[in-house]
Amino acid sequence: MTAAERVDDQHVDDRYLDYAGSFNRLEDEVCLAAPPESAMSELTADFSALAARVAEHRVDYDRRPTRYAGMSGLPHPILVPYEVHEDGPTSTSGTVEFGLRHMGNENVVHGGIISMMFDDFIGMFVSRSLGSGSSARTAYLNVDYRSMTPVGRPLSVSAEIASVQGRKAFVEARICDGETLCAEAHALFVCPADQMWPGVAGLGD
Ligand SMILES: CCCCCCCC(=O)SCCNC(=O)CCNC(=O)[C@H](O)C(C)(C)COP(=O)(O)OP(=O)(O)OC[C@H]1O[C@@H](n2cnc3c(N)ncnc32)[C@H](O)[C@@H]1OP(=O)(O)O
Repeated sequence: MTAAERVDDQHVDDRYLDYAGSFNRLEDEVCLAAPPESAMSELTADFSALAARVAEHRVDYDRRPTRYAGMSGLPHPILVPYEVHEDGPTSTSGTVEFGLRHMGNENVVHGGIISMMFDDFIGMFVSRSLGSGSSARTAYLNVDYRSMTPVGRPLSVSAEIASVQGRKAFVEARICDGETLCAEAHALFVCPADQMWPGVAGLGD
């Protein structure tokens, strides 16, 4: 399923995806460039002017496309885009491609970005699976970095709910480059007390 096919609300359309994607390209280039002093002054002025132009279009929380893009794994100024290929009540899998803006060391992904990707990917999966809307909250997220995670090529990402105990969902997830395990996560997501989730048959208590 392409990114455009995943767009199912009025806030995010193909033009928005082009807009966010072109901003991602700018972020990539800023991370790679070392402009000389003269160009830097000019670019700083251009960036300031651009920020002011975008600021003219500020809207309330519920009308911000970033909110809906972030909840769908679509291009977003900060979050890492991903695609879900298989999605069930207890497990999910898909692909993720980290960009140049996500680099820590040369050509490998910054560890904090990997944690952020897991948090977003698992959080949205738990919310879909357990029916708590977008209210599942990360209580803890433990990440083990097993091998360097490359930027610029599709990697597989998957997660499964290991168990559900009342408001608590224990989840395991991993990112792999082919057969190589790059990172794995063990997480606890908690549903707020006033929003009990229905639970998943066979996993809940
Ligand atoms: C745009 C896409 C978004 C995608 C979603 C991404 C998800 C996120 O990033 S959410 C933001 C990051 N997380 C947060 O800000 C959460 C902040 N913390 C909180 O809100 C609360 O501490 C919260 C909700 C986790 C738990 O609070 P509360 O509802 O009062 O529950 P509380 O009674 O303390 O604990 C409930 C159970 O969880 C357990 N628990 C809570 N926190 C932890 C923890 N860190 N470690 C282990 N167990 C824990 C408790 O021991 C308790 O267990 P039991 O029921 O067996 O006694």
